[in-house]
Amino acid sequence: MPASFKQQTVLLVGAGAVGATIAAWLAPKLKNFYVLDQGETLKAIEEKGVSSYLQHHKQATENTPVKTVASLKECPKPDIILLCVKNYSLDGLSQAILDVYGEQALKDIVVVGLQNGVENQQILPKYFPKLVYGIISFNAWLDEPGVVGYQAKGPFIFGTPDNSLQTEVELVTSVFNLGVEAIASRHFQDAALSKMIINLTNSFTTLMGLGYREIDHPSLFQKILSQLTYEGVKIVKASGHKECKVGDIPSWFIISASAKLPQFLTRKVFNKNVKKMVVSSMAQDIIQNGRSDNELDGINGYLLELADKFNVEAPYNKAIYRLCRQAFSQEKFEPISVEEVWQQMALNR
Ligand SMILES: NC(=O)C1=CN([C@@H]2O[C@H](COP(=O)(O)OP(=O)(O)OC[C@H]3O[C@@H](n4cnc5c(N)ncnc54)[C@H](OP(=O)(O)O)[C@@H]3O)[C@@H](O)[C@H]2O)C=CC1
Ligand SMILES: CC(C)(CO)C(=O)C(=O)O
Repeated sequence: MPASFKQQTVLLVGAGAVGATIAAWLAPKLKNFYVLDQGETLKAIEEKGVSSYLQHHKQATENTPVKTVASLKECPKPDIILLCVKNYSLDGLSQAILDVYGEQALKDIVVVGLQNGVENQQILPKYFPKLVYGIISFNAWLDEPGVVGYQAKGPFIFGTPDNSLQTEVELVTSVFNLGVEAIASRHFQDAALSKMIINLTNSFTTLMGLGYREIDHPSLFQKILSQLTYEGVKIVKASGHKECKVGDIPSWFIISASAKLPQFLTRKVFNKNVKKMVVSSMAQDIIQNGRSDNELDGINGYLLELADKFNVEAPYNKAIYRLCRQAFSQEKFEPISVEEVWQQMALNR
């Protein structure tokens, strides 16, 4: 274990929403902290650093100077590489890292996958021997390149699916704890799947444009969102995973109550939880950036496969998944009303 966590050379790749928050929190604590991104994002951070603010506190935006590199070769050899890109960028990026450092050097570099879902566990082991995974429990969004808002300052949860590499898990957790709350978990897979249940909502809230248009039908909105997550709880439970606390995401008890009890009893708690959500990472891809790349298959597709495998009925998730697949692949995506989603779900069930 190194004498001081502050001496670690850390390279963060991908200073989008999540990466920019990490840069803002860790760069001031580590002498050798470097950020690699591309295009406008790299230029903005190189010139102006990262500006970050807590939700509802934009007036208290903080600016953090950050060292940038334009290529992997420019960076001094890192002890830790933080991969803060979406799952769909992982293969290309990992191959580039392998090409530059080579297999031998990568035996000494701890690579950290910070993605939603567990698709990264299929991709990253093809390239890296020393892998740690991280769960992000808060929402973060970019107002413009290098300017990031966040719903909460952490926590991050680190671990490995089989509890291997505990020294590396502790190292990464300690480095993060220099600037933001981080937890090393021995129940990483339970935590990752617990978090994925909440990510099931990304699809629907993108389809109906939460944050971009009014919620035209609050009770249908609550019904769909509650059923999506309740089905998620049933799927994850049936697959043998246990509930794990991830930041302040709703408990399985609250999720189940919201799906089963009359809305007049649950609306207050439901609305409080919805208010925490600003723009999901999926909506940032599809609506904010007009991309067709997305994490729908890695999240909704993955949990629906588990549902089939363990014979759990998931009609809401099946319908939303089909609708989103169709809608997100259109050349120009436009969110539709909740009522329209509901009508189309009836046709897709
Ligand atoms: N945003 C959020 O609130 C949350 C996100 N997550 C998860 O965290 C992960 C990261 O999400 P997020 O921060 O939103 O993603 P973003 O898309 O905002 O950021 C990714 C950044 O990486 C850059 N990038 C991609 N490939 C490369 C490459 N080869 N070299 C250099 N830079 C590259 C992208 O550039 P370009 O845009 O040019 O491709 C972009 O700037 C995802 O798995 C997401 O699901 C989890 C919880 C919350
Ligand atoms: C913030 C949150 C929890 C929303 O589902 C998320 O993980 C995301 O945006 O991807």
